[in-house]
Amino acid sequence: MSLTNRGAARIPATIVTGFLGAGKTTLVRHLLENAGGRRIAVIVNEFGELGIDGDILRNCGVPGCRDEDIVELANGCLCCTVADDFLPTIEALINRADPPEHIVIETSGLALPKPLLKAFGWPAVRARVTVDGVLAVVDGPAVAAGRFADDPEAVERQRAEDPSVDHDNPLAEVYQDQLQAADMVVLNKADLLDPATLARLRHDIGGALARAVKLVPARHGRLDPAVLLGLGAAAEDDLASRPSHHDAMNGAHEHDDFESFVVPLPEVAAPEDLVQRLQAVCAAHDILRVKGFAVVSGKPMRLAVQGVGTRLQHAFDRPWDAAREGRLVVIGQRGLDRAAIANAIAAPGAA
Ligand SMILES: Nc1nc2c(ncn2[C@@H]2O[C@H](COP(=O)(O)OP(=O)(O)OP(=O)(O)O)[C@@H](O)[C@H]2O)c(=O)[nH]1
Repeated sequence: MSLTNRGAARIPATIVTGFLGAGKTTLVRHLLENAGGRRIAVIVNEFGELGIDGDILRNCGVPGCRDEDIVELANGCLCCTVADDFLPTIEALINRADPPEHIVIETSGLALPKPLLKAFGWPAVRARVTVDGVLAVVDGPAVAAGRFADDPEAVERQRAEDPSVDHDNPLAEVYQDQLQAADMVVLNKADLLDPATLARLRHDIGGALARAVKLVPARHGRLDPAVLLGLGAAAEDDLASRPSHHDAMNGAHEHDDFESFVVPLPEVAAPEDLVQRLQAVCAAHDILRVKGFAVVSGKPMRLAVQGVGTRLQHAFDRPWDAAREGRLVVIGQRGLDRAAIANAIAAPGAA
């Protein structure tokens, strides 16, 4: 069989990476809504222990998008659970009687893409699937605010003690690994950037990439599937040009720098009460990400709440299907004061 034929027989897979809250789920949802009849299966991985993203995607309401096409790998980070979780999952997908025409893998915001890319070299997967492209979704305003930047003086200080140190900011390392793995960078949340900042980010991010890859600005991940899919990158054959800070460690990375926990959400009289309280808590505790569902008195619908930094969004998304039990996943750098956060969320005024 010629290489071309073998390539044609393989199912294309798109990896969607990007830091916590960059807009990966929003982009994947838009992709599903505009799939134009193409059967897309999604594997979605989350760092927190509640499967919020899978739930959001499963309720996308797109005709033809079936629940079984959304496969959730919650409570972990794909890069660290590749052999145990990812390989069996993708094998099960491709061995279905009606395999998908395209597979989209949304990694957790803290996952390094390279160990996942390596898994596509495993013979059982390689024979059937090719990585069509790695999309890195970037939170434009967060980059502009210096969220992923190092403090050069702090790096120098740390290097004096340990010459192998190259970052003082754990966010920077994850962010850069994700960018360097990309075949396309989606500069998202462009609606929150003025033209000058957008131009600066394009220049800075483009200049920092090891390879020439396309950089596309987006609002709410609204990009035509024709732009995102069909890149034909065969990324599994091209690992060497995707440098990772963890190459020397053979891809190993602990998530010691970050933590996640779940807090109960009390029933609230109005969404605004909860949002104000969460905003105060997120500001006071340097929380990176919150997401979950809340009970609002007298409302049969659950309130989906999510925030990136102190920017919060909420919407009634669908009726509760099980117990009306509000819960929120909180993610941040290690060292969060869990008790204070839980108390402040439970009792107004305690942040
Ligand atoms: N203003 C604005 N908000 C956006 C945009 N894209 C996504 N958001 C919002 O940002 C928040 C995070 O979006 P998600 O799509 O859940 O981000 P994610 O990368 O999947 O998040 P994790 O899975 O937790 O890493 C949500 O409140 C989105 O509505 C955008 O382009 N502009």
